[in-house]
Amino acid sequence: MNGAMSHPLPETKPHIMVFPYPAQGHLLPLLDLTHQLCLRGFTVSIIVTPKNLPYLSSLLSAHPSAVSAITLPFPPHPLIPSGVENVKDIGGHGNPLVMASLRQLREPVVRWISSHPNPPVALISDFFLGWTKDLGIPRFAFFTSGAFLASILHFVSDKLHILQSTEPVCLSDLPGSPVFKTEHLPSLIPQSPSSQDLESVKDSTMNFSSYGCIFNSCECLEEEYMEYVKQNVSENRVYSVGPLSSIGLRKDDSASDVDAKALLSWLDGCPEGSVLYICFGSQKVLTKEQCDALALGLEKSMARFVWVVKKDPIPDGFEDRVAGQGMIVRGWAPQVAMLNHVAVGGFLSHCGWNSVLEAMASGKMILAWPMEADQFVDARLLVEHMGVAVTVCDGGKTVPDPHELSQVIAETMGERGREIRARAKEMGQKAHAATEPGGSSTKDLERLVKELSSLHEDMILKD
Ligand SMILES: O=c1ccn([C@@H]2O[C@H](COP(=O)(O)OP(=O)(O)O[C@H]3O[C@H](CO)[C@@H](O)[C@H](O)[C@H]3O)[C@@H](O)[C@H]2O)c(=O)[nH]1
Repeated sequence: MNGAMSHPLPETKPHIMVFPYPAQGHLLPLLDLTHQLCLRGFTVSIIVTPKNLPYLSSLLSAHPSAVSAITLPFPPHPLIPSGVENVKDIGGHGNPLVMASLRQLREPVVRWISSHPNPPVALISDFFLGWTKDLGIPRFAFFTSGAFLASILHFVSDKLHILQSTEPVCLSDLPGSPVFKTEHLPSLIPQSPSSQDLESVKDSTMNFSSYGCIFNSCECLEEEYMEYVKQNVSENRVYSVGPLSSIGLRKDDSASDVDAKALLSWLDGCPEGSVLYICFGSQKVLTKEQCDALALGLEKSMARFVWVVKKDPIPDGFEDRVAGQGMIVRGWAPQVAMLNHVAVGGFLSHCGWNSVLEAMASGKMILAWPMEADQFVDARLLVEHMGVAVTVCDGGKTVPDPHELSQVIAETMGERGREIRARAKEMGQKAHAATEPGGSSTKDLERLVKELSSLHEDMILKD
């Protein structure tokens, strides 16, 4: 155990343990939930590894006496480069490796729990950490993807043989019996499983059988799949508490490392709904061919845009050519603030679940380019079920046709996109209402708080 750990927690307040998965799309929403629990009087111990500790700084400064970090060394793995402790530094293909590595934390975590004078009454851990179900305290699985995705994982987990077929798979048990190409099923479901992948599948089966399941989602986005989940999780302990970005710590987007003021003031000068915001999450880097095609498509579309990049190779001279039309932003953009800006009319996205929720919460339509993981499932929900998105490209290695791309961008950002934008706005109002007082997510959050408090009371009575 590390010297940074301490046990300063008062005896009277309910104490819970939080174990996030080290990827930005997983870590940030769980910290947003933790913030809400601290506001309701809980004390929280959060498990992190040293390189992920800085991401806790806003939470630690917002709740200095309620939150403490349990900093454990990142267990080494032969295929993870030394110093890498977060999926953003290795890419989505690194997930099975990081999951395997973190399984080695079982002993130190169990030791920490059993040696604590006021041990946590419950654990809230990411759905990528299914093995934490058996640490000796009630575990709530925290899903950073939606109920549609969780339903698919649940349905397929004991039928991996159906994936061997090259034919599309019909998920017959699920509402609407959706049909998916096997390559569009969540990457957590391996097509030709290695033993490591099978461990991940085993982990994932531990989620629905945990004490409870918490979703960063809300009823209005995927009611029928939420219902399916409830039917398959014991005792109706399913809590849909999102979109957490609307009630989280990042409202001011202080983690942004770009010149947010300059960016927002550029947006201030653009007409309402005229700007396409482009960002592919925290893990994906486009290839040169993909960047060339997207750049050309944007230029020809004449649409205003803000394109957020990490290490993506932007074509030489592009920024000069589009000066006035668009901006390239390098680094960590204040995404939530940008999506909420009135000048932004659409979001070209890979359909990572957080981006989906943030777009819905701000009432913005999506131009979908799903690439991997749950993104094809998320895009299906947006395009076919909600009608708030159009697909513009498909696949992590696909290079879009720049001419077709420019046409779809020009059309959807223009007159032809009017209906989709109206539906997205309507969905935005519903998603926003969910986290307001009396909204479905607020009620579920209160129900969760009640459940955690009763676990605390049970523990006091036992002592
Ligand atoms: O410059 C940036 C880039 C990202 N973000 C934020 O980072 C998060 C990114 O999350 P998401 O949109 O879900 O994308 P990924 O980082 O790719 O997330 C991974 O994890 C998600 C949750 O499980 C999955 O849905 C995705 O498919 C998977 O790739 C969002 O909150 C964004 O607002 C920023 O604030 N600024």
